[in-house]
Formats: sequence, C-alpha cells, structure tokens
Amino acid sequence: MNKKLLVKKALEAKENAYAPYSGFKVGAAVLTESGKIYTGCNIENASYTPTICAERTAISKAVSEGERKIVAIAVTGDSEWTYPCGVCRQVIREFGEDVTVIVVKSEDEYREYSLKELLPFSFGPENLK
Ligand SMILES: O=c1ccn([C@H]2C[C@H](O)[C@@H](CO)O2)c(=O)[nH]1
Ligand SMILES: [Zn+2]
Repeated sequence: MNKKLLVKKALEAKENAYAPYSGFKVGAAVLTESGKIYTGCNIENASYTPTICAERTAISKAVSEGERKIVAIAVTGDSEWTYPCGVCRQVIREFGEDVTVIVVKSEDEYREYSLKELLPFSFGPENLK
C-alpha cells in the first residue's frame, strides 16, 4: 500500500473543502481493492444538516464508480488530529471490516489504526444474513 501517496492525496483534497459555516476544512483519500484512490472533502450546507463529511464524500465517489471494498482511508482536518466521526466510521464499516484508518497531521506525521479499534463490536452487512 502506498501510504505516503494516500496521505498526500488527503492533504490535497482538504484544499477543496466547502466549509463556509464551520470554517473547519477536512480532506480524505480512500484506497480501494482495485488499487484506485478516491478523494473527498467536507461539503457544508446553509441548512446545516445536509452537510457531508470528507470521508463520506470520498467513499460515495468510490462506490458510485463501482467500488465495493475499501482497503484504507486517510483523513486530515483543521485540528491537530482529526478523527472520523461516528457516522463515517459506520459508513467505512459497510465497505470493509479490516480497513486501515490513517489520521493525518502532516505529510510525515500520521497515526495508523484499524477500523476495529475505532469501531469495536460493529454492526455490518454480515449481521443481516
Ligand atoms: O471527521 C470529520 C469530522 C468533521 N468533518 C466536517 C463536518 C463539518 O463540515 C465540519 C465541522 O464538523 O467538519 C469531516 O468532514 N470529517
Ligand atoms: Zn463524518
């Protein structure tokens, strides 16, 4: 896995954030099983609740292009360490149980987690079978 590239892509994606209300920019980059990288940023809305996080923007782009399995996701935001929110953790879970989550501070400072650490005892598609 090209971790460094994923980190860089997340940092680049943050620059496109549309966050006029919170002023808090977030970027994400998803690596899928096919080896492709999809990026995303947070997109806020004047009506507030339609706001979508960077992680879900990136995942939506991947899934709408036919991808079904996430290998890793890198996320970076305007706080020193920006962790995926609970909703995003659940959406990541839908497309992989063994996903690597990389929380990015800068190009050479990042922390790596497994999704299982961030979302233990999770509920996923297998539970409905
Ligand atoms: O992991 C996170 C946390 C927050 N946000 C966005 C949502 C909102 O636009 C702004 C402030 O919560 O940051 C993300 O995109 N990802
Ligand atoms: Zn989120």
